Amino acid sequence: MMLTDPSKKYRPAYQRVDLPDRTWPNNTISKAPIWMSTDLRDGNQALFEPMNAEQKLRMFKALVAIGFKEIEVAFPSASQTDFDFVRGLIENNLIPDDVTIEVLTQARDHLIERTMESVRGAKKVIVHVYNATSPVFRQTVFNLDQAETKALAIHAAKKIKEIAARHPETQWTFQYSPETFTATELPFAKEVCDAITEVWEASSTNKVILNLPATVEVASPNVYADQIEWMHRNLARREGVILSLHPHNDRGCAVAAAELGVMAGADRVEGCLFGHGERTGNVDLVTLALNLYSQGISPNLDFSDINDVIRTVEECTRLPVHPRHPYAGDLVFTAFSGSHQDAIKKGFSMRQEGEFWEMPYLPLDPKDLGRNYDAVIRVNSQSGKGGIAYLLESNYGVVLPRRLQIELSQVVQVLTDESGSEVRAQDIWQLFNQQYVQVQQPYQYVSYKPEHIDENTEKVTLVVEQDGITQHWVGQGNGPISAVLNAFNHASLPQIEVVSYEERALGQGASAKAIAVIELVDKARNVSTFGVGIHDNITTASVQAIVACVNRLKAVEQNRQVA
Ligand SMILES: CC(=O)SCCNC(=O)CCNC(=O)[C@H](O)C(C)(C)COP(=O)(O)OP(=O)(O)OC[C@H]1O[C@@H](n2cnc3c(N)ncnc32)[C@H](O)[C@@H]1OP(=O)(O)O
Ligand SMILES: CC(C)C(=O)C(=O)O
Ligand SMILES: [Mg+2]
Repeated sequence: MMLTDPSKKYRPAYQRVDLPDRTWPNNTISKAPIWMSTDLRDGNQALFEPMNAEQKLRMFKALVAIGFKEIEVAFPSASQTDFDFVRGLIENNLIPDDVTIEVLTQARDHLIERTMESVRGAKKVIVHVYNATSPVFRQTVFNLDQAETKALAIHAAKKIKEIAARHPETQWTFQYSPETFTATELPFAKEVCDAITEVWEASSTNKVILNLPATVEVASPNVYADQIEWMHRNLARREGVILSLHPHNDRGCAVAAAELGVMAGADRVEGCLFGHGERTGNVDLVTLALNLYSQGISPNLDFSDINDVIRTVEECTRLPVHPRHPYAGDLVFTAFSGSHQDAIKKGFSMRQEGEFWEMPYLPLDPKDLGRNYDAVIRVNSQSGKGGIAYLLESNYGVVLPRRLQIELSQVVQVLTDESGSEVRAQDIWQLFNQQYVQVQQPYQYVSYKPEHIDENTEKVTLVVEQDGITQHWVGQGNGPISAVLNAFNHASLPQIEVVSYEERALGQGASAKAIAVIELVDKARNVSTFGVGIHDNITTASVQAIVACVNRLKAVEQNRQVA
């Protein structure tokens, strides 16, 4: 039996755009477009359960708070809920003066009438009418030819104009969408749009919105950009047109399509928060806005408390925001892998307040979205010393010397490999204490007594317990550290020497403690390791660090003997 290739069932659903002198690739976006949120319409029509009145109102208020000035609030002829919602907004005076509500209708008389009825008494309204114009829709859905399709749109445009004229108390803006624009022949899309702007008498003082939807995304975003630039250049009455984009995300390129469409001459973008909407969704306005933000361009939308926006959207739509959603997901500012953590840690330590945000792996400062740095670095088996050191530093104020970071990361790695899961900062802190601070075998620190002999000589009596027996060891040196080492040398490890020593404050103010980190080498056995002491008193911390370190050297020696 011959296998057929399923891909042969398909062919491109758009027509080639002949635009060799396209200009959009050389353009950059220098300001935010006009935003229109269709969360309450396109977003709402694509939910398992459309929002109820309370949820719609909550979402409306959230959109207003974010800063949207144009909000498509309903498809009023679709349901009593939608109709009543629009009435409620108007009658309860809930629409701020600088916000224009928008309503959508099919190009059918009775639906237009019901839609116009729903907005009676509103101060400012965008009435949005659509009909599909592409060949497949003309043939399959409407059974109309091009002339009839155009006539349907003109009829609806006239009807809307006529009803609006009877209500001069409302400031009207008219919007037309040739639905399935991206699959429509461009000359025909222009013909219909031009006919509509003629009916609505579009001019620089009477702007009409022409919205060119990628109802289904059928091509790569450069094709959409070509289509938009072609319309932008060829539309009649362009000065009277607000050119609008409405990308969907079927190919996963809606954000790119919107950005290239704006570069190609569009003035306005319609979409939804977090990309809600039919099928794969409308273009995600959060990503678009924050993409601008990260280029130094204000989007004029406020996402400074992104968690609150997420909560509202999740509760109203009952759909979760994905943890990897650009800018908003729980994991998008988190680095697990070692080299990323290393780079971020270095970035944070070099960064001065007031400088440009040029941070490895973090395109945006989480603080600008109301998040803190807690989630930036998380540790699992993919992590390295940088992440571990970062967690200790940011959570416990402990700055470790580089070689100790390397040592500790090997200890943590054993833990993460064994468990296969994430370790939290407190787990690492506990492990660090067990391995480097509370090391009490074979010698358990009890006390030390310093005695000043002369300017260059300190004497110390170190008291330790070994196998239940208290030992008093005396040593001398030019300071407490060398005196304690000398005491040990008398006891059992004649060749230990200091490789490095660091002391720092841990915490601030009266409750600050001292942390001493010492690296000792046992020359006879050619091993070195670290020990750490933490105490209110810095000398005690140093002595405890030496005892811990000697114990660790002993452990290494024993392990070698066993091996
Ligand atoms: C791409 C988009 O997102 S467009 C917006 C889509 N959103 C919605 O549809 C949500 C709200 N819609 C609804 O609730 C319903 O469709 C209603 C209440 C508006 C209308 O319902 P109904 O009248 O029962 O019919 P239905 O929606 O099935 O409409 C199909 C008819 O309308 C015609 N039609 C569909 N769209 C349009 C349009 N934009 N303009 C004119 N006629 C249209 C179809 O050709 C079909 O006609 P036919 O019955 O003669 O074959
Ligand atoms: C109504 C139109 C603009 C629409 O939602 C679409 O084409 O996707
Ligand atoms: Mg849509």
